[in-house]
Amino acid sequence: TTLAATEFEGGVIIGADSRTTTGSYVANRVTDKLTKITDYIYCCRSGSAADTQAIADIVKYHVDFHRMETGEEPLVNTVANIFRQLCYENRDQISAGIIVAGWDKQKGGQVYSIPLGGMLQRMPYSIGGSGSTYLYGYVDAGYKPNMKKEDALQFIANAVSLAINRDGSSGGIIRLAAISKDGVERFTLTGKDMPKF
Ligand SMILES: C#CCCCC(=O)N[C@@H](Cc1ccccc1)C(=O)N[C@@H](CC(C)C)B(O)O
Repeated sequence: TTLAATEFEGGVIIGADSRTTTGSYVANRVTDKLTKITDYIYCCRSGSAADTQAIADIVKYHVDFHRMETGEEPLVNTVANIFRQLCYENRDQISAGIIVAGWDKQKGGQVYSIPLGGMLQRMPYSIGGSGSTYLYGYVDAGYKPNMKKEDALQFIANAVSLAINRDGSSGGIIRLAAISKDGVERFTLTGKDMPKF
């Protein structure tokens, strides 16, 4: 898996490849690793497909229950902390590298990284999954604060495309999402419209 996420002037952009592997076998070439938690908060999943599905389902249950009890939408950092609590407290039994990203009225666009051990860290941009090892130089050199949406989309699409070309555990199509005060906009890039290097 390759995951990438960045803040931009209006919110956040997230991106992922679509490959699920079982050893060298591609079990799913159209996986959707960008998982909706609320209309304004998504998580990006890497590691065990089963573990990350289960964790996302539990977080979504807690969020839905809280909304039904209070009528309130959760803050991004609140949802990130529920992910962190589940990942940390089950760290010896699961394999999950998760990026939580979204928009809220209090802090605008936010990206939170929860790598394998279960730590929680807010970052202006974050990468994850096996393919991210090929991207550190690219994203550190390419990130700019307050990018325009189009530039941030290109930045994330380039990152995922570069990693897909080098990482055997990443592949398929590029899935992207833009989250802002206006909600979520999703895109997919296939074959011919993928960035070419
Ligand atoms: C056995 C079996 C099916 C395992 C499917 C399965 O979880 N594949 C994993 C790789 C993995 C991980 C841990 C144990 C085994 C196999 C996978 O493709 N993960 C991708 C993200 C998920 C969300 C789709 B990515 O991190 O590469």
